[in-house]
Amino acid sequence: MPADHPPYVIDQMISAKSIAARIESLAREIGTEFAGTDKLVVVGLLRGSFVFIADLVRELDLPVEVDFLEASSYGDGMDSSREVRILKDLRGQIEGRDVLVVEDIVDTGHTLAHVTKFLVSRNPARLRTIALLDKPARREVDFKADWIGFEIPDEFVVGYGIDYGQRNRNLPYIGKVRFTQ
Ligand SMILES: O=P(O)(O)OC[C@H]1O[C@H](OP(=O)(O)OP(=O)(O)O)[C@H](O)[C@@H]1O
Ligand SMILES: Nc1nc2[nH]cnc2c(=O)[nH]1
Repeated sequence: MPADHPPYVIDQMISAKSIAARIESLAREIGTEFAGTDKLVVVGLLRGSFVFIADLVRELDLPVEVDFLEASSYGDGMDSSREVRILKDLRGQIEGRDVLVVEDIVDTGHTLAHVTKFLVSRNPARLRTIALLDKPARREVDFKADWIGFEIPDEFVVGYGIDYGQRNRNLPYIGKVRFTQ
């Protein structure tokens, strides 16, 4: 059941067209990094990355496997609990494999810092991270993704997989939440 929220509107921040263009360019860079590998596992962090990973893997001209991990720290609100929990583990093994972790947004950094540590302990051959959005002004732990789609200011954003109270994940663009009362 969605939580109760004060009334708000969503102002578009990044269009679907800009996202698609940026993903094309990121996919080229990732293709160069992983050229020649036949053991790449692309790991999407549920739930927020499900749209991004779907578009990204379709731009990758590489043999890839896709797996998912669910980590959660925000619940239905607007602030991180800072306590990252792994709610669903990978289906496959990553020892000795190349791994690309796909995230929707880096904010405090707790989620990706925790998840990369968790995955590195399984001894992948190489682990890289990509996030569509980065809010460096909000960082609380030292974490830098290998690729970032867009750096954004400290605004609460939704759309393209990202929710507010589990809604708005289906918007094709990134928008910022503006409360009207
Ligand atoms: O850098 P951080 O401050 O840790 O924040 C980033 C994380 O917060 C959101 O996840 P959320 O816990 O809301 O789960 P969801 O992906 O299922 O929406 C988002 O999808 C990132 O995973
Ligand atoms: N929905 C949403 N979740 C987040 N988690 C971390 N930052 C954000 C954000 O701006 N919007």
